[in-house]
This record gives sequence, C-alpha cells and structure tokens, in this order.
Amino acid sequence: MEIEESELKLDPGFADRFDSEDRRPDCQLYLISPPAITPAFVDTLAAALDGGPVAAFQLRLKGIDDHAIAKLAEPIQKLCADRDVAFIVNDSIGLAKRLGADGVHLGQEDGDAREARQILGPSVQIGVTCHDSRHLAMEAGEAGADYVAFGAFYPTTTKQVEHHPDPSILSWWTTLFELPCVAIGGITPDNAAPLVKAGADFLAVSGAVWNAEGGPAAAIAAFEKAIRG
Ligand SMILES: Cc1ncc(COP(=O)(O)OP(=O)(O)O)c(N)n1
Ligand SMILES: Cc1ncsc1CCOP(=O)(O)O
Ligand SMILES: [Mg+2]
Repeated sequence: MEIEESELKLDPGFADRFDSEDRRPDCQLYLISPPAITPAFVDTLAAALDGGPVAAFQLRLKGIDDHAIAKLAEPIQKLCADRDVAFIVNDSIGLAKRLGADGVHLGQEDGDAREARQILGPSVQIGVTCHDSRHLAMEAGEAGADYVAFGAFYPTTTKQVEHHPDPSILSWWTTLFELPCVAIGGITPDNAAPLVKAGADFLAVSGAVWNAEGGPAAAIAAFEKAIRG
C-alpha cells in the first residue's frame, strides 16, 4: 500500500529528543562497531568515547553467531551504560531482547518493526534501514520505528551497498516528520557538512572512526567539530 506524504507527526521516539518548544535538536554521532572485534575492543571503545559526545553505539558484528556476540557484548554494554551511550544491537530482535539492549537496528531483511515492538516493548528504540526510499521510511514510521536510516551517502568499504540517496532526502524527511533520521555510509569529518546541513539527526559512522590515522578519539573529536560547524 502506498503511504501518502502527510503532515502526520510521528512519535519522536529516539531518546525523546524534542523539547517543549518543538525545536529539532542538533545532530549527534551514532557510532557503529567494526564488523569484527576481539574482547579487547571494549578498551578501544572506552578510549574512543573520551574523544567527544556519542549518542548511541551499535554492535554490528558479522560472521559470528548470537551466542558469541552476546559474550563480546557484555562489557561493551556495561561501558555504554556507564557513559550514557545508548547500546543498540544490529540485525537481531532476539539478541536485543536477550541482552536487554536499549535498541535494535533492523535492515529490510532483518524482521518487522511491529513485531520488534511487540517483543521488545515501548521503551526499546527500533531503527529501520530505508536506503534511498521515502516510501520505506514512511512505512517504517507507520510501523512504529523510532528512527529511519538513509544511505549510503558516500562510497564505503564497510558494506556492499546498492543505494545512494541524495542529501535532499534528509531535508525532505525533516520538513515533514519529527521522527529522527540517521545518515549512514562513508561519512567522514570532511564530508559530513552537507548531511548536517540537510538536517540529519544522527550521523552513523564506522570506518572513519576505527580506521582513522590519528586514532578513534581524534576522529570523534573531528566529527564533533564538523557537526558544530
Ligand atoms: C544506523 C544504521 N543504518 C543502516 C544500517 C544497515 O542495516 P542493514 O541494511 O541491515 O545492513 P547491515 O548493517 O546489517 O549489514 C545499520 N546497520 N545501521
Ligand atoms: C552498515 C551500513 N549500511 C549502509 S552503509 C553502511 C556502512 C557504514 O560504515 P562506514 O561509516 O564505514 O561507511
Ligand atoms: Mg542488518
């Protein structure tokens, strides 16, 4: 079913970010893990978080089973709680439930936002990949997602991608809807400005932090500078 662009005000969800005057909050950083980590990664993450503010951390591990992810997750989830960073699990509603995560990120093949809400309850944040599609984003909003994610905006080696939206999808979204939008894909401190200007509520970044020449903390500090202009 086609969903109409409407003035529908969707529940702002993700971290209840709107204040009483309905101002859209400033853009924030949403950090995504490398696709493979060792148990020592928790120390790398702790040092990275010293670099500047991070709103959310997504554990995105590929090629290992949920049991192994759960084992690696435990100290990371504790660190995130200590640092007031939302801990988001990628791909798996079941794992998010098992860990008591703050949120789950679902791709188009990872499960249904409505089902996730039923299983995880009202306070768990649910994000949905919407590629370059306004329709998918409106569908996700209707299904009760707490944020929609558009991308990949720039070339990336972290994931094979087929969709490359224009930043204008972010300004379209934020003009019509309160529900937060996330920009993802190849974002660096040097190319972030057009996405911030277009209204991205969050920049989701992985490679530009973990592979940064000057180290993750310096990269996070550089993102903070880019976001603040
Ligand atoms: C914030 C955010 N946006 C998009 C994605 C991509 O999700 P998906 O399409 O399911 O691809 P994988 O990350 O699972 O490879 C994401 N993880 N996070
Ligand atoms: C998971 C994902 N989904 C679309 S692009 C992407 C990769 C994000 O990582 P990077 O910031 O290294 O491009
Ligand atoms: Mg996925």
